Amino acid sequence: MEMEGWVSMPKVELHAHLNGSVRDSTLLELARVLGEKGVIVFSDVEHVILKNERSLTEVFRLFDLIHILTTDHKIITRITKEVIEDFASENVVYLELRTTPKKNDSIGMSKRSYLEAVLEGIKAVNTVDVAFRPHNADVSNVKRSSLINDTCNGSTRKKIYVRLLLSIDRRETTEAAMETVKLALEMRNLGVVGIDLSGNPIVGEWMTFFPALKFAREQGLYITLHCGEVPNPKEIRAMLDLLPQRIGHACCFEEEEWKRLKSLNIPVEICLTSNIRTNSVRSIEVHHFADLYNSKHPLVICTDDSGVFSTSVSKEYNLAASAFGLGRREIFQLARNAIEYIFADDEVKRELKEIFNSAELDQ
Ligand SMILES: CNc1ncnc2c1ncn2[C@@H]1O[C@H](COP(=O)(O)O)[C@@H](O)[C@H]1O
Ligand SMILES: [Zn+2]
Repeated sequence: MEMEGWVSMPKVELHAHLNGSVRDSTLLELARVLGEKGVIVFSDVEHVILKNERSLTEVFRLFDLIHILTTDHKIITRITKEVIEDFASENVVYLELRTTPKKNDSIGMSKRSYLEAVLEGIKAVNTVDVAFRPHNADVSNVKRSSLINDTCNGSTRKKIYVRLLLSIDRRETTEAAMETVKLALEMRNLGVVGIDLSGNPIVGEWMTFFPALKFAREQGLYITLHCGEVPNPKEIRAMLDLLPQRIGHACCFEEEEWKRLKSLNIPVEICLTSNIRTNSVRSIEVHHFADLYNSKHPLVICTDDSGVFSTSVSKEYNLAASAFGLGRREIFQLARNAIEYIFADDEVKRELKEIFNSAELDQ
């Protein structure tokens, strides 16, 4: 099937890191500005941004660079808005965006102010929209919920639900992780629904993050964990014991962990391109998607870092279809199944099902 077919299909995106999803053109623009200010050497940075093949270590070096480029409240607001618009433009109807709240004393940024800048970006999608909307009469409807964004893309109006997950970086201390969880609890009514654990998988110890994750779980926040991106059977077992509502990756699982994952029926966020690029999986032919799919294990196709890995949700669906021989009907079913694994209430799930049902009639 042509790429356009995957673009027009409604989709649910549950694993997307904000700073990993920034457009190359925006990164280059930001790098140019910092280059002119003498903060960085543009040509060095340009080369790093445009490079395509990256090891896991290089990916995390790139994130450090991206974070230098995006360290500013206004820029955080801008990239949030752009990332949501990009997902909406390819018919993502429900997006769980995740980001690591950051503190930077030198520019007066706290984890809270960072998050406020992100929330500003989510709201900005609405504002642009209202200005472009052909029928202003509908505005009150749009404003009904600040968590539903309509974006205008040419003549078509696209609705996208946006929810936020706060990431704990594996470089953080127990206290820093706890601060993030407390912020998530305070910002619950603003669209923050859960906690993610991410960052370089070879850095940090499970016991450092465990107290904060356990607290989050007890407080009723949803939990998703980057799990088994590198081999670490002990950590994988401890993670599964926490009973997270979802996990990401699940690449380096051995027999025993597989059995446990399957018996617990924990949905897996699958990021094909990311796994291949970082070498967490040797090649697409041996990717565990096939095993999970064939055993009807709950899974959802996601991008991880559409900017860093030059991918998109539609490209990931296309890749799954071609690599595993799935047709449009099977992929549509897969996309619709993901509704069950979102971190939202039954009302949202019902509305999403309606969107998928009417899209199915259009096929
Ligand atoms: C490739 N696989 C991955 N494995 C683990 N963590 C990853 C990741 N990709 C991204 N991140 C996490 O997301 C951050 C960037 O977005 P935010 O600054 O939070 O918006 C990275 O610094 C890393 O902590
Ligand atoms: Zn990830």
